[in-house]
Amino acid sequence: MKMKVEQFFDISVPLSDCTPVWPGDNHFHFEPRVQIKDGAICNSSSVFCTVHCMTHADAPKHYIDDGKDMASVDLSRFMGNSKVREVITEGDLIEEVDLAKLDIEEGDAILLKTKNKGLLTDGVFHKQYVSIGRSGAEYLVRKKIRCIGVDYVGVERFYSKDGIIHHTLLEHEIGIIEGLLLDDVPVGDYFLCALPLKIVGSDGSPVRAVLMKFAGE
Ligand SMILES: Nc1ccccc1C(=O)C[C@H](N)C(=O)O
Repeated sequence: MKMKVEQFFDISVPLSDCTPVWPGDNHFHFEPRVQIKDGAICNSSSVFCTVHCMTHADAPKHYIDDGKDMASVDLSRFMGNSKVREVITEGDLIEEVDLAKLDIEEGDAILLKTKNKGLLTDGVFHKQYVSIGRSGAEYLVRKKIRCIGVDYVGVERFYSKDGIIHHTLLEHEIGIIEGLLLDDVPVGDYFLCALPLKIVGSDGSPVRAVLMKFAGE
């Protein structure tokens, strides 16, 4: 099978020591170790960071102690056909009434563009952002989607005390991808690839998320 990529979007936020992270988490730190300028035959660097830095996936283990870790998640949740859709909310929560206006079907990977536009790239962590509300999460479970992607680093509001949105989604093993840079991506259908690293025991992983459209689609 020959597939020609006609459109390609890198929807990942750059990672550097300046990248904002969830308050209390470890910052991203990149450290060149072995270096050619010091006489070594190559450059080799290390990174240290929260697994929830910027564009990343959540494993069930993020909120469910005996849930699947990143090495065991079903990868089909993080790649394949996906729908980029815009959702206009009055407040900061995406509820069932908002999602019911979209063409959401069983097995979908839904990536939501919201009022969060611009928040991922201005260099600060925002505690106020648009995220999924309780009826919204329950609707997505009823619809049996396979993945939800959001355009800020929280699928759930910052001030949540019970993690109910994560629990609702992760108990049904719905893939969660957060921090998707959708600002310049037109609403449409795309092939998504946002694979997490196979980190044993991990509750999350940074992903390199891309969207593609193939010729003839
Ligand atoms: N790192 C954390 C530490 C404490 C509490 C939450 C987080 C989160 O990562 C929440 C998140 N970004 C999420 O919505 O999945």
